Amino acid sequence: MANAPRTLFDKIWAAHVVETLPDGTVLLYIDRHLIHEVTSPQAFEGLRAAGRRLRRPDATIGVVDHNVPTSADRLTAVNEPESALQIATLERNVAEFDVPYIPLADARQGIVHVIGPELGLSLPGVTLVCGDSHTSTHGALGALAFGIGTSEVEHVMATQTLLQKPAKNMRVTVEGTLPVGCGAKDIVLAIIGQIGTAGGTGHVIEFAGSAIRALDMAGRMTVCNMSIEAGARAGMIAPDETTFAYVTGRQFAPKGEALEQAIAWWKTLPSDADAVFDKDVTIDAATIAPMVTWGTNPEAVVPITGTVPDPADEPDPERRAQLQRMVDYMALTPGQKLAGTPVDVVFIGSCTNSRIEDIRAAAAIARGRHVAPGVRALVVPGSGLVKKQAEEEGLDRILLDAGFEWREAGCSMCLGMNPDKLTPGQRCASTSNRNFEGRQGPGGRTHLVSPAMAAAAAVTGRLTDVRELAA
Ligand SMILES: CC(C)[C@H](C(=O)O)[C@@H](O)C(=O)O
Ligand code: SF4
Repeated sequence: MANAPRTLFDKIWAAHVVETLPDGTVLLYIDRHLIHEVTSPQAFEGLRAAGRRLRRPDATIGVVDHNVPTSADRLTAVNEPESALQIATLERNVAEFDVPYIPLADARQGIVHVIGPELGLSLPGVTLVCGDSHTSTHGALGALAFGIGTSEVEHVMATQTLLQKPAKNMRVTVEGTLPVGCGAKDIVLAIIGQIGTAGGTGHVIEFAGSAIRALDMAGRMTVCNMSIEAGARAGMIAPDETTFAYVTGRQFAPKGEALEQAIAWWKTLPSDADAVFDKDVTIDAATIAPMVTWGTNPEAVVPITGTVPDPADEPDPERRAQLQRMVDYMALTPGQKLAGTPVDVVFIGSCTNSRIEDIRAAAAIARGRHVAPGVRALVVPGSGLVKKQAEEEGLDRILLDAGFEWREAGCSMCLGMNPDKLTPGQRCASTSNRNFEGRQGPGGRTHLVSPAMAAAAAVTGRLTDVRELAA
């Protein structure tokens, strides 16, 4: 009998099954484990209590990103006590358990989801986990990558395996050519706007179609990063020549003959032509516009040419109340045009949009312009290596001359766990991935946008259709 057609997910899954239990739960082998300061302390504590060591410290690597300040003096300045404790705890744990670690002073330090691919730790065909929901980012390389909880972090540390129930397959196909002024962020916001924050629940989403294949690796990471915001277990994109070129030469990637052998296997991974998906969605890229969220979840999104919806138009009372709460929290008026809404802060960074391509896109808009009076605009590279490259390209000068802050790598204003926070009532155009109440600081109001749209908001002081500036 011929083998049944399989998806990319099916193939990677099957290659990592150690054992299948009678109820269908699988013991899955994990190739790569990334750890950071927020979700690892209890896991190490558990190992210590049980007298265990890591099964494969060599397959593990630690970095600090969430709590770190992004100011130039961060190696010497006194940090907030809680953050300082989490950072010191990770440093003590990696030393005690012999886990490779990238310290704050290392040029390669950065957001865990930026440095994984950048250093060649995230590869096609691997299973990769991290105690962090945006681990879906690494699926852009054609990996099965997903976030896990702290008790699972401990399980992976101890056994290099994880108990998992199989996921369903979903395919989101984006066909055609993206309009000028739009990028990967607009694609993924448009997808979430269409399928909703629960659209991917129980599924691993494979992003496919000509518009996805046309994306560079940074764009693919942006799309996969936010698959978790669509409720999916993971997001992934089939590896292709773009992927192989990206991986080649990276620090921890295979080299020479090992790379050739790896590529030969990676080429077998894309979903079979006749593979069946449990759920299939298609989007025409030509219909996508620069997107902006107006509410407090990523599904509450419209094109920048759009308006704030009127809760009164919503027949379902529960949903109506939810929309009303969003409009109130965001201090917007139903029917109001999004374009022209004044912003106080602009944040360009996070594991969604802090790679060199994102910084180039922001600098292209900032060049020869200036941040509007009264607006604070931060650019936070995703890693020390991104920062270095941007400086080699002169992007820091363009941004500094335009009045942007140019900061050190970290999660920064993506979430309120470090000194970069919104103050109550501040409105922010942000390239990050979450916009719930207080995400960027208590009382802060977040509008999720692309890097180009964020830069446009910075220089005009309001939410602006970037196509008007590019023209
Ligand atoms: C702190 C961490 C557990 C969290 C996550 O899992 O995503 C954070 O990275 C976030 O983006 O909210
Ligand atoms: S940048 Fe934001 S989304 Fe990404 S890992 Fe850090 S806090 Fe989470």
